[in-house]
Amino acid sequence: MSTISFEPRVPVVIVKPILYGNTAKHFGSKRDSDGHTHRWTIYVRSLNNDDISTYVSRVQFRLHETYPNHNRMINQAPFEVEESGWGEFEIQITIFFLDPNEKPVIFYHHLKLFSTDPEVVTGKRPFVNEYYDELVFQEPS
Ligand SMILES: O=C(Nc1ccc(C(=O)N2CC(c3nccs3)C2)s1)[C@@H]1CCCN1
Repeated sequence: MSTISFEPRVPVVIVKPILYGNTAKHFGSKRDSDGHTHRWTIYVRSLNNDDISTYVSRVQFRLHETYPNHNRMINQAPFEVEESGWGEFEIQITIFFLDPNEKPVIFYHHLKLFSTDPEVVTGKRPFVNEYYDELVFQEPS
């Protein structure tokens, strides 16, 4: 008589390294029209430039409420927002996943525009302010 044995499903952990943060570039002078001084980009991307759209459905960037449409939802890669301004403030980043069983993940990033690095000040080097983190998934979810 044949017996059926059910192997226990050993959970598999999948780790996806990501970077989130901002770049910034000074206009060179204060813009007369609105007083803005910097162009900046806030972003979420994979550490190794692979396509995070294979598991990320959309990313929300909540800017300061003085920005029009300050809750920016980005529904496709690249998951980033480019804006301009004059100051630094906290941006809430929410990452939503394709897997409906995976809860969204929230990061907080303090937008940084100013640097004392002479090479950044002179524009010889771009200003990058980014952080490493990991999205961890358990299969089956
Ligand atoms: O700077 C700071 N908060 C800021 C909030 C918004 C900023 C900005 O740059 N904005 C461009 C402008 C726009 N209005 C309409 C369309 S865009 C809004 S700056 C704080 C204050 C002390 C230290 N940091």
